[in-house]
Amino acid sequence: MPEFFKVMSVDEVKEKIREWFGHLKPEGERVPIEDGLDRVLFEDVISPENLPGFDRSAVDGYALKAEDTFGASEAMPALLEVIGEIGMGQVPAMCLGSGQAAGISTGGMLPEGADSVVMIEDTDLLGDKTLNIYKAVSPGENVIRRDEDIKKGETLLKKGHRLRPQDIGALAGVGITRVDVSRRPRVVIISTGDELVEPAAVPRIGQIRDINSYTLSGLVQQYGGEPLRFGIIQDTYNALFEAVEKGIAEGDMVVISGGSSVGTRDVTGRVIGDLGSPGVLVHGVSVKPGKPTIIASAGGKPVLGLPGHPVSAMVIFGIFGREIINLKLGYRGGSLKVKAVMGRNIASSAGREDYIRISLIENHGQLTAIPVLGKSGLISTMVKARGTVKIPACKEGIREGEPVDVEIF
Ligand SMILES: Nc1nc2c(c(=O)[nH]1)N[C@H]1C(S)=C(S)[C@@H](COP(=O)(O)OP(=O)(O)OC[C@H]3O[C@@H](n4cnc5c(N)ncnc54)[C@H](O)[C@@H]3O)O[C@H]1N2
Ligand code: MOO
Repeated sequence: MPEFFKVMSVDEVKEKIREWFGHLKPEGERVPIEDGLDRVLFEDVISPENLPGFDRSAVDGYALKAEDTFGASEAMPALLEVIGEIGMGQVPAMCLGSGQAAGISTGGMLPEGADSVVMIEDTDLLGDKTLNIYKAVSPGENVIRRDEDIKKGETLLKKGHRLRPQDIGALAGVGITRVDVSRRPRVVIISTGDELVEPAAVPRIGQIRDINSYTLSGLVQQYGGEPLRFGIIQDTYNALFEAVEKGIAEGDMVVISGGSSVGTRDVTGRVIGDLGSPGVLVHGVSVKPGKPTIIASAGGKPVLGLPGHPVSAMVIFGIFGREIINLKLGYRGGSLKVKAVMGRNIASSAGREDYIRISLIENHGQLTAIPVLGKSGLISTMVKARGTVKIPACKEGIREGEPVDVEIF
């Protein structure tokens, strides 16, 4: 007789995950900024400096006092005296008085007395000292103020933010070369199934190559964790128990693919149940694909039993595995979604959340979501898909033409 298990909704499980694993707090580690891409900040970053730190020209031209150009036009140019040229990376030697200008390049430091820059194309130099200006500038025009980019003391980046290339550039800009990020959660990945062989092997008839170790490993990296692939573990109680026990000791979380349903050979549930209290917390979620999902806690560490079908394993890890990784990272951001219009009617059963694989077609700026049909055992459907659309448990499908949010992968 299959054991009884209460099927929970996706939202219930997510809420429970935050309750059960709320003790998984981020741990900080300091890394050079060049290794910071996609890492999650452990602390707020306060800028120690102004950027650029001095008033700087945004154009090639002449630094001057704006008031000296008031009323200047093509017909009535203002006439100024050029008193010198400012070298790049140099503090200007001169101090501008009324009626004076100094040559400046884009990025050059404004001299004392100047408050604006006129562009070179709006001027004419007569001889080497007399400057005709054909266009008035206002105070501050074509100038990047000393703290216009970043202010000293401002919160440049917030704790829980995932670093992008521009963030790393900003850190470099204010002289921060090392940054405190959350340690990557170590996620142990175990594939079970006597039918599985390594990708390099030639499967005999009846065998298949291990796909899930690789898809899951990729997802762990994408979500900011560090995968520890334990490979294929024999489908026996003892082999699996030993592997999971080792995984719990070495990782922050253990993921087991396969053997989660209630078939007679499915030892995953038993092993997880025997690994320590509180044991199995969820066995069965009202979601498609992925109903036979197991979530357990062994000594406070999450153990996730994923359905063996490759699509189910990916979708479920994307929902619950990601949630747990985010907790350990302290990551506050969400996943990337785009708006599209459903290209076809698609049915689903009420009372169950459905994740529909979707390909996207763009036509005149409008995205249309086309369901990629196929069983959850077919990895090729994920290869063809650009994302998933969620059909909530309260709906019985989505009609052609309805707006949808596509979660991109
Ligand atoms: N009588 C019923 N049978 C099944 C039901 C059901 O409700 N009643 N549910 C089906 C659904 S839905 C799923 S999902 C699977 C879940 O099965 P398990 O989690 O126990 O996984 P396995 O039986 O081990 O594997 C399922 C399938 O996936 C293949 N697999 C497993 N691991 C890998 C891997 N690492 N790489 C590639 N493919 C893998 C495995 O060979 C099986 O074909 O149960 C259904 N059955
Ligand atoms: O639940 Mo299974 O994961 O639908 O394919």
